[in-house]
Amino acid sequence: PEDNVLHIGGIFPIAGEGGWQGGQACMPAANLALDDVNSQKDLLPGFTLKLHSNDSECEPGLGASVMYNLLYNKPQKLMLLAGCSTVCTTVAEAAKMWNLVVLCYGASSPALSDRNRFPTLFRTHPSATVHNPTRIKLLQKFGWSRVAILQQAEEVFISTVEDLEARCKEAGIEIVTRQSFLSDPADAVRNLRRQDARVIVGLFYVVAARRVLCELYHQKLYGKSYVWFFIGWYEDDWFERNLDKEGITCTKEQMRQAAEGHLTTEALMWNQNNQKTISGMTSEDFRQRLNDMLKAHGYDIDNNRYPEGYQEAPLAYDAVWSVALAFNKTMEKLNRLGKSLKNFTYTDKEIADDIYSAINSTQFLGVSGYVAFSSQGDRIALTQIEQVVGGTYVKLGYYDTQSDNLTWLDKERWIGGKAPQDRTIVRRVL
Ligand SMILES: CC1(C)CO[C@@H](CC(=O)O)CN1
Repeated sequence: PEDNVLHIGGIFPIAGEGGWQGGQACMPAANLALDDVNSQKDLLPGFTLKLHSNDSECEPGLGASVMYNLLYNKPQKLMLLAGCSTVCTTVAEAAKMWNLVVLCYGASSPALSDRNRFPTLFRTHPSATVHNPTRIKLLQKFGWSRVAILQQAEEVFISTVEDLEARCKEAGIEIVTRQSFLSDPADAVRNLRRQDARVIVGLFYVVAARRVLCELYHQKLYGKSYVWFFIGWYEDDWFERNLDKEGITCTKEQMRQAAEGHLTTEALMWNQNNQKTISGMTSEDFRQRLNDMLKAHGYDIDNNRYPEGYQEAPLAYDAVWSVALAFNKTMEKLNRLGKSLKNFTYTDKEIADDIYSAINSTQFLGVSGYVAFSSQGDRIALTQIEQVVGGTYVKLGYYDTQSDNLTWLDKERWIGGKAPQDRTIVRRVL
């Protein structure tokens, strides 16, 4: 019967070109989670969770119209799932007017960490600033106290750099220069050379990263005297791909030379150990089930033809579990008051507050790792550090910001046999 269904809205970036079409893997992952939470008899006793979804194409305007259609068409929704930073910004800013919690599984923009603008937003996707404590930890580990920044002029990188600058100041690390570029990095790289930058943090999307790497090759800003920090969520062979298509003038060999030795940081999105998570699966069990589902959708997984958003699929799966666990807590509380989630309407601030506080205190081991939210609704996550050694990425370690615990595997290799210096050492001959 219709009356024992709990309805939620889902806005997924599927089609379209601009931005991140991660809904391609995240929507199937969310549907997997719906099957799983609905087969747990004790989770939403007497109720079934139902997801009503539509495609935002990662376009904020289309995302807004999808949201309005979800809200102005029966049945009444209890909360919204969304992906893409631009869409989450629009949806989360508006959703408070309908007293709806918004859970974003695919939004990395630091601007979303703002309880004034987004009072009901939670994210299972960590903010891009999650890399920064790890970068500071690595600078301190190798004794680098003089660092430069090269960034693409995009909102997500601008706000990430602001957070990084604040943390460098706190840690007594000098930022010798901060260079930014729109699409051609040549001048910015030249300025790095002029300032004798040796340890450089690079923040750009993968297409810009290929341009930067070829520029480093031409301007010789790579090799044993330099260390670069790049973002770790590009494809593993990103520096050898699309060179002709994107007009990169360097050969694969030159790109490999320029890339050798660079470090990367990224948020962990797949639980690393073989522990059974709240769903009873390990993250590898989840990977198998997701792969089977994606093959059934026509993706040639066995030949590495993955849909976009595969990396973030655990975040969407765990987002649905977060909702189910929060509803479970809310139902228990409402039952004690003789009320039900079924009574929720878009003007019911009390039940909205109950759902908010239930999700705010939700913590569990998910396939994406330990799920917990900060006071601003941000995902608390581990980060992973890698280095390109012999042309492929090698895991160097993991960092837990909360406990300031760096797990280091001693796998790093330096071209000159030891870590580069952060400045030119002038030796006075006495
Ligand atoms: C790690 C990445 C690729 C960062 O961008 C996210 C999309 C967005 O923030 O719009 C998805 N995950």
